[in-house]
Amino acid sequence: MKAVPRTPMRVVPKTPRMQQTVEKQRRDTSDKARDPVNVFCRVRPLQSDGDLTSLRVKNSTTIALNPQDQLLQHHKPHNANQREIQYIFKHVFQPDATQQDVYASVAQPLVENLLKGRNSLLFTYGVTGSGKTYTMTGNLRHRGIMPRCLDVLFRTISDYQAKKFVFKPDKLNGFEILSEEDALLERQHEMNQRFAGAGRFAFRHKDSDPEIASQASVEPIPLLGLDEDNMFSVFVTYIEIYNNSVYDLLEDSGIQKTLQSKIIREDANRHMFVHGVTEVEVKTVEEALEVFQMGQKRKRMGHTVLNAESSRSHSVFNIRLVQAPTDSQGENVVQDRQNITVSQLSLVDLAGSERSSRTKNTGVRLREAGNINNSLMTLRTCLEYLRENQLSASNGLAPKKVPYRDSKITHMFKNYFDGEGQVSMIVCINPRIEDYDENMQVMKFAEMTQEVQIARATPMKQDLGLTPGRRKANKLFKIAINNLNELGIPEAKDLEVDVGLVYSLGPDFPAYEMDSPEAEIKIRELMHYLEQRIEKRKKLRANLDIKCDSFRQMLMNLDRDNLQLRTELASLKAVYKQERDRSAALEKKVRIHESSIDVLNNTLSKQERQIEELTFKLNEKENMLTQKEHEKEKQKKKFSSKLAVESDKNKREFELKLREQRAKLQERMRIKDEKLRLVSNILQSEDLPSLPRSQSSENILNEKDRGAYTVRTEVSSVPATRTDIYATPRHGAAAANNRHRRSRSAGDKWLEHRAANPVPLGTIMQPYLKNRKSVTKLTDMKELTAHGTTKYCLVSQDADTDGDVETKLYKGNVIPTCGGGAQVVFNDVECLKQKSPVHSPTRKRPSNGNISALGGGAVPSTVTSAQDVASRCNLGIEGHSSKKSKI
Ligand SMILES: Nc1ncnc2c1ncn2[C@@H]1O[C@H](COP(=O)(O)OP(=O)(O)OP(=O)(O)O)[C@@H](O)[C@H]1O
Repeated sequence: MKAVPRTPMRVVPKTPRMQQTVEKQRRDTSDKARDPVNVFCRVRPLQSDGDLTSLRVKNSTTIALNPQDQLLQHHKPHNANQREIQYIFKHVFQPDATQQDVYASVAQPLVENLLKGRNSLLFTYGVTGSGKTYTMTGNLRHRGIMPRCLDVLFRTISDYQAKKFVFKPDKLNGFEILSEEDALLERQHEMNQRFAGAGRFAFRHKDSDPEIASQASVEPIPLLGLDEDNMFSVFVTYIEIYNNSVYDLLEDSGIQKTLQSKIIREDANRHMFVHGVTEVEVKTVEEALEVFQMGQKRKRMGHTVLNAESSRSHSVFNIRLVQAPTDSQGENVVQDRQNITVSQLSLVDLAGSERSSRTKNTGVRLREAGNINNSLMTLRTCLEYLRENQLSASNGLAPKKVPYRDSKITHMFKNYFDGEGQVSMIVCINPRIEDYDENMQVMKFAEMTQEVQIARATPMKQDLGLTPGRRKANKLFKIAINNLNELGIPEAKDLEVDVGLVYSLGPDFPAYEMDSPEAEIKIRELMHYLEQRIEKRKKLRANLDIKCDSFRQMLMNLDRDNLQLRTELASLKAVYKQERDRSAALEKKVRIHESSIDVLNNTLSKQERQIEELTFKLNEKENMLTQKEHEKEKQKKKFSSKLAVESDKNKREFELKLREQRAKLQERMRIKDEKLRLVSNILQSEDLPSLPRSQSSENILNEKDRGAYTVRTEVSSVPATRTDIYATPRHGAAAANNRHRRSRSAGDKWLEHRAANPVPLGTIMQPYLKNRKSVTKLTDMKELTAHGTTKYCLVSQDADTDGDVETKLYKGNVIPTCGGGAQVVFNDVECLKQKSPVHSPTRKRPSNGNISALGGGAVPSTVTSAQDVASRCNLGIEGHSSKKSKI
């Protein structure tokens, strides 16, 4: 056989996580118990009695292959064992073995696995015409493995099937559970489609197809070991692998069209599946076979389009059993997809393995043969590698990578070899001598396959803690209800399922079978209890009716009251509405007022803030003002003290200057007197004619010698009321100065207030007070106001130790007061000083006419004659216009 190059495979680098998963899976599977692939051999009968054979069945497990076997048997029996090759199988089916024999030995354990939730793979392998399809499918009279599996399966689960569409494929190789309502809707939809003729699988009655009817006619025995508390559904898929492409034979793509190839994917449980494959739920074996026949038709049509032969492809018919536990009443499936168990039985009819050289294939046929051989070679390689890996694992060697992906058929069943399940193979042998070489190859492959170990499937775990036998109890209960209904008790239909009542029937429940006499007895007991329950229910219902009547009456009363209350409520509602409107209006007003209050408050707060600011500023200003006042006071005090100091200073300076001036004047006067004395001496010595001037000088000297008084009068007065003072020598003529008139107002009446003993001055110069009255003592204030007195003059005299007398005249206006009294406002002071003639130094006036004024007052500036000088020497008048003091 010519080796066909393998299809190049894309190597995908494994991520660490993938590597870990693979490792874990390998560890998991390596830890599990393993079973070898069960390899059976079926030898088909020879087509004719004249055919030569190269094969001999030695016993139920061994066959011997020898190309000249028949010849040797006839001619050289003694050398028969020398060239004979023996092959041992799990079981060898003789040519006369029936289909039932094959099914019972090979397939029935796989169906049992299916019911227990385990996956199984069965494939037939052999050369073309060796009976693979006959074994797997069979014909009208001789049903093959597939219809028998379906038959047994449906017969076993017939009473435990879920309603259609309770389980629904999720398109990812899993299933979901629909609620009863959704499932009902789906059923109705399907029924509508069936009536409309649009349904893809509008199953007919089994009698309508004689072929199917004949296949389903035999009644097999149901299997045991089923979990009776589960609900079951069966789904089938039918796939063909042709030229290494996967086609869905149940796809609704129109049989005239070319079938679309599908891809193989891995689901969440690392099981391989054909993505988007059509899964058809079947409820009977007839439906399943009908689906199969439709797939077969599509296969034939497809092959016509493709110009292919049916035997040139691999056919895979999958039976998928979905089961899930029922609820506590055994009525419905528990709505949790986690509890779903899906098991699969894959029945694979491989294409015939043959050498192209022998069949003389060309063109399309050659390509077909190449692909077939390629896929079968890959299958062989995979199994070889698996065997080697399993052997090397025990020796601690690294495993080889198994090339599952090199072929669709190996890729599809990868999880069987890598994962867990049970794998069985039937090697079909055509014993004719022409097939010797191919049979040899098949035998070698079979021998090698037997050495491959497959991990045993783990038992199904679906223990939800619910009571076992609940579905049986449910069923018993329903039987009892049906019986009662048939006995003419229609109330039984209204009874709800109560499995607790069934459990209470006896401790041996649910050990007995449904059809057993014990079950019959229990059903009768159950009927009895249910009758009692119905009777009791009738009584209770009658009681309930009475109570209902009274309750109805009460309701009517309540309704009446209610009506009344409603009316009241309506009126109250109207009032309420009005009040609510009013309240809303008031609230609106309140809101408006509140907003205006807010505005006012804001304004007020602003104003207050302004007031505070202004108050603060005012305080600041006041503080500043106070400070300035203080400073001003301080300045004032400072200025006053400075002024006082300055005035004192000025006064002292003035007095100092005055004394200096006086000293200077006296010095001058002394010098002048000296000069005058010299002049006088000169005049006396030279006998000059008498000049009035000399007389005057003499008089002056005489006067001086006599020690006449020199009167110096200082006048301090207010300029407006200046009084003329006249000072004359005691023996000289009195001189009057009109400038010094005492009073300009001839109408004033003076009150002169003088001392009781005045110092006698001996001068004629007296104060001039016209119209005066003199008093020494002012006893009564009436004296001031009486006689129309308008002026007042207080005269005081002081004499110092040198004998100088100072006379002061204090003058003022008399002003009557409103209380009848009088007040004096002093406005003038005159001061008269008279030097003592004893102690006062003699004053001599200069004789020349350049006599300057003494003091700051206005004095005559020029003396033209000696007489004037002499006379003036005796009289000095000095006036001061500056104010000396004020009382
Ligand atoms: N055990 C058997 N008993 C009686 N008839 C058999 C048996 N095996 C095969 N045949 C008959 O042999 C013929 C060829 O068988 P079948 O089509 O099953 O071969 P095959 O291996 O499927 O061929 P291919 O590989 O071409 O599909 C059929 O007519 C079938 O009835």
